[in-house]
Amino acid sequence: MFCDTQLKVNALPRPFVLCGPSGVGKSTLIKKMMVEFGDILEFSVSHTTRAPRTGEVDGIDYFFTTKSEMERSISNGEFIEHAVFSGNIYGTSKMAVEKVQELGKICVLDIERQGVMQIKKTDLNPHLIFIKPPSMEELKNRLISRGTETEELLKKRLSVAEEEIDFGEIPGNFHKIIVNDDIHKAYSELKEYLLTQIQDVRKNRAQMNGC
Ligand SMILES: Nc1ncnc2c1ncn2[C@@H]1O[C@H](COP(=O)(O)OP(=O)(O)OP(=O)(O)O)[C@@H](O)[C@H]1O
Repeated sequence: MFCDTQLKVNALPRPFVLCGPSGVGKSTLIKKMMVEFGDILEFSVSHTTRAPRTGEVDGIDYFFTTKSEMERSISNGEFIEHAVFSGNIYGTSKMAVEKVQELGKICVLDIERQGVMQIKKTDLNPHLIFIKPPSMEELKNRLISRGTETEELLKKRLSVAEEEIDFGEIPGNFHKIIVNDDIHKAYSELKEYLLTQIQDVRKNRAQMNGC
């Protein structure tokens, strides 16, 4: 039987990246994916420079690190994306994605344009999916009805959204573009794309269990 480590290396599940403007429905789609395929999909653990809160476990809730260490890793290109909130740095590292792959799971990432550019430079070979709104008007309505945005933030999000859609439509930037008009239709398109990958992971797991 073919049971060497090469099989494991070749079979590392490819990460699954969702990108699209704020309010387009990425979290909604990811939640549905997690409910249906929770045994195969996993989020990566983020790094943070903030102190752990009571009960938080390093490597489970976050990878807790220092500002200098995180800045060094960021400048070494070890992070797919990072951002500063309330003076603390948060980010997704390549290592965190690899940890999910090593568990034989598909790492699901919801990242912005910069993150997409960055992950493309790695050897993670992700599936890149762009979620597009049916129209700017509908995107605006969703953001308003979600009730999470101030007037100013709404304007900012919508102007960035136009640039993000342009980026999403550039040939070669994504493997698939899904228009989230009807959520059930969008999810079934996403699922159809994901299923081939899930079947491969299941097949590989069965093979590994036989080793
Ligand atoms: N196809 C759809 N039709 C109508 N409403 C939708 C659809 N998909 C998502 N929504 C709603 O639109 C709002 C925004 O969705 P969601 O929060 O999933 O967006 P997001 O892309 O994850 O945004 P962010 O990047 O800001 O986190 C939510 O209130 C959600 O219920």
